This record gives sequence, C-alpha cells and structure tokens, in this order.
Amino acid sequence: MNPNVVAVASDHAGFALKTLLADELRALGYQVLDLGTDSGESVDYPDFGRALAETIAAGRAERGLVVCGTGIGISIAANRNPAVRAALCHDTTSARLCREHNDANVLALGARLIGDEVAKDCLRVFLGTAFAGGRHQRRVDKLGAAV
Ligand SMILES: O=C[C@H](O)[C@H](O)[C@H](O)COP(=O)(O)O
Repeated sequence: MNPNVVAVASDHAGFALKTLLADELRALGYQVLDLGTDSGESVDYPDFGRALAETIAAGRAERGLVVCGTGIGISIAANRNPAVRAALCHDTTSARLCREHNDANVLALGARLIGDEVAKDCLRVFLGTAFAGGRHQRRVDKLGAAV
C-alpha cells in the first residue's frame, strides 16, 4: 500500500471542495486517486462512498477523503465497509483526535458547512497526525471485531 496515495470522492454537493482539496493534496506532494464525481450534476453519495471504501479495502490507497453536502451521507456509506474508519470533522481538533485515538483512515467533510480554509487545515492535520496506539489500539481492534 502506497502511503503517498490519497483517494478522494464526493457527490455533486462536495465536488467543488473535493476539487480544491485535491489540488491542495497535489501541492503537498501526494498522489491523488480521484474517484469522482466529476461535476456539479446531481448524483447519489452512496455510490461514491462505496467506491472510495472499496479502493481503501483493495489497498489502492492508504487514506481517503470524502465530501458531500454535510459529510454525513458519504461517511455513513464509506463506513459500511469494515476496512474503513471514516471520521466526519468540522475542526482541526477533531481531525487530530480521529487520527490519534481512532486511527481514522478516511476524512469526511461537509462542503455546505465548512469553510475552504478550515477544510484545508483539517486535511493537513489529518494527514500529518499519527495514531497514538496504546489503549487506543485495543479499542480500534474492537471496532474491527464488531463487524
Ligand atoms: O448526506 C447527504 C449529503 O449532504 C448530500 O450531499 C445531500 O443530501 C445532497 O442534497 P441535494 O440532492 O439536495 O443537493
């Protein structure tokens, strides 16, 4: 699995923010695997959440970004795959703690709720923070065992 590859996916409501963040990822030196959608034309977020989850499960990317209007629908969709721990974040503290405590491998953002600069900060913090392990490892293991 290449840790430098970040898969990204959105529905129509998240398309503009996904595009902005994909550019940000490339500027930071990441390789972006863009799974769509490719325009603001109305689509269904479960299709894109599922596509991203399957990409993570297949090992084609270690981390992912999903965006819809609220971040809720597409994170629910991605989290139906046991390989995914998607965290819906609205601030950098959540973006840090979802990595440190939950070993989240997918960041979910709500394009209709979050500003561009906060979204970029969340993405940078998410990618730059390591899992803390220790007591959190036991809990993350239990998440896997529950499926
Ligand atoms: O959780 C769902 C997402 O926020 C969707 O982006 C949203 O429901 C799309 O709504 P609409 O079809 O009204 O653009």
